[in-house]
Amino acid sequence: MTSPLTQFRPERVPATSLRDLAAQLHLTPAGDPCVVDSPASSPTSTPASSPASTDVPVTGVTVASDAVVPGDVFVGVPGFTAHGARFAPAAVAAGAVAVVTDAAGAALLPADLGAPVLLHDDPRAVAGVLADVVYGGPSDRLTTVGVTGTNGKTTTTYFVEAALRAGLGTSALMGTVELRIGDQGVESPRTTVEAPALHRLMAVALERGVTNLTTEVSSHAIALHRLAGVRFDVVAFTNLQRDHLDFHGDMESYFAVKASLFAPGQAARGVVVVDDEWGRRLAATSPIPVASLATHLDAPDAERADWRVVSADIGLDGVGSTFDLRGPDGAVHTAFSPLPGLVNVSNAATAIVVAVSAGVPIDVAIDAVARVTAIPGRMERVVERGQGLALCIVDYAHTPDALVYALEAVRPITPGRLVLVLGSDGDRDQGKRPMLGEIAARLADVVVVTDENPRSEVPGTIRAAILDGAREVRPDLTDVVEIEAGRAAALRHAMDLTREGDTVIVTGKGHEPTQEIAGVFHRYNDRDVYLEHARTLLRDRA
Ligand SMILES: CC(=O)N[C@H]1[C@@H](OP(=O)(O)OP(=O)(O)OC[C@H]2O[C@@H](n3ccc(=O)[nH]c3=O)[C@H](O)[C@@H]2O)O[C@H](CO)[C@@H](O)[C@@H]1O[C@H](C)C(=O)N[C@@H](C)C(=O)N[C@H](CCC(=O)O)C(=O)O
Ligand SMILES: Nc1ncnc2c1ncn2[C@@H]1O[C@H](COP(=O)(O)OP(=O)(O)OP(=O)(O)O)[C@@H](O)[C@H]1O
Repeated sequence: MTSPLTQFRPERVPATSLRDLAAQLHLTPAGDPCVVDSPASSPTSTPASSPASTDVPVTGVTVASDAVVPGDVFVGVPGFTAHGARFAPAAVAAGAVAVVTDAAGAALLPADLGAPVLLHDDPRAVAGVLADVVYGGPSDRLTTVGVTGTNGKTTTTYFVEAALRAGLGTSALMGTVELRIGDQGVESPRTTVEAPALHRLMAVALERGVTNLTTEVSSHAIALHRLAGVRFDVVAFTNLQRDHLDFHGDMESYFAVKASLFAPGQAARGVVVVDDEWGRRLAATSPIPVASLATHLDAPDAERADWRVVSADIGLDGVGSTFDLRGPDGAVHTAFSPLPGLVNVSNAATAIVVAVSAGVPIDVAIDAVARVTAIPGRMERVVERGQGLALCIVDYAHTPDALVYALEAVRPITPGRLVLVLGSDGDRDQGKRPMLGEIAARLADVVVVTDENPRSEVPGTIRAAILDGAREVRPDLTDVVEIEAGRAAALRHAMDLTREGDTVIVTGKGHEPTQEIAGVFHRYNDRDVYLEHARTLLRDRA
């Protein structure tokens, strides 16, 4: 499937000579023993193609053969499932003018590839650096912000983007929900795109008069070098909570990956939320200058933070919260989070401090954040309370901590019963499933257990693990319902149970436009189901 990303290609890229690129990035022509300067780069075979020393003009970089346009260098990376070099013939057929890969990749290339081959020990790492050079160092010509952390990235980036747009002009935003340049947005293939795509998007942004870019930075992206060659003005860390242990192994490794974003050459300065021990560690050890921010009123050592939320009124109308933020100079600024719950006070405060660090006047940042309207799938109010209908919210919480925060945010705005619909992802961290079930049974009044993205797993097995957790709190599963007929049926069931004073919250999928079941992506969105069933209920009750 061709990614929506392919729509974004810069129109004018001055050609860079392949020979210059090779010299600058220490790429060694395959099969030319005279110029091999790194032992690990030694080719095991000599893919004969056009001579390795051939010079060609390069106008693009990609790691995906189906995204190649004429003039690109195709980087064949060693993947988890295949070596990208296997797709070099397809890339060359599509117009790739050269291939960069490692020795193992070179060994896979056919003799008649028809394009020069250059070697590097770590093709993933060099792909971004290549793209930075070929696309003219776009991150240096934009004000760039990267936001990392387990939870709050999407929300915080929307807040930051609003503040940068207000203070610095036309903006670009990249993350889990969308890729947006100025007014043009497309569905995002992932939280952080591949490095060449990121540099390419920045080059397009510059052509369109954009002055600033805010991107979410996932831990996968850092580990897989998707930020290579990007020099951020400001990076931010929101928090670290249990997630992605299937990929990182343990929390220490997960933290080390996140912390590596805070490195000279990668970012000039940082903003670190010090509410959890991980943030405090990062602030204490960061090799780049950071501003610390305490957003929980009772965070240890909060008074030592550079910035601090000193009071917060979470508001009971379910819309947002007013809070006071004290800056390093002691001045206290009153600000507003337009989304409910204390976590969004944290996200709004982070965004304000990030924007200030990026050069936006604080009053402009505060005003812009206060005006942000709904963020898709983040505490999104889809059906308002009234006409006999409950308040219906979609939220992306899919980690234990996020689920606690989401339920705690919704409880005060729920005069009646709090009904939670949840599942958990297949082929991902299995340990969190009973934890989610336990939290659900402890903090919601009614729990409807359903499917999220079962992927290759048997859906009933995932639900059973959630129910096991729920049993720890409610041994006889009182008011805990398992719905086997699919997520839409579960949502409808939850809405059928409710009255006007109740709240339904469905967690886990947020904005996602598809549901992945047994390798097939079905079009599905929680929001659409809510709206359709609300119409049915209103009609039936009329
Ligand atoms: C675990 C992970 O991150 N995997 C990434 C990894 O895949 P891989 O190594 O398995 O790739 P592969 O299929 O072996 O292919 C190797 C190379 O051949 C290329 N190829 C492959 C097939 C083809 O026809 N032509 C072609 O050129 C691929 O583009 C790739 O460069 O390298 C690929 C590109 O180089 C990524 O697309 C892929 O992300 C996959 C799609 C993915 O789902 N990643 C998720 C886990 C992810 O990154 N998630 C985070 C957010 C996490 C969160 O916070 O929830 C994100 O940033 O989105
Ligand atoms: N600062 C925060 N701390 C803890 N939980 C949060 C925070 N902000 C949001 N959440 C919860 O986490 C969920 C995900 O929020 P958001 O999408 O902003 O984070 P994210 O980091 O982008 O997540 P992901 O990487 O999974 O896309 C929200 O729906 C909310 O329930």
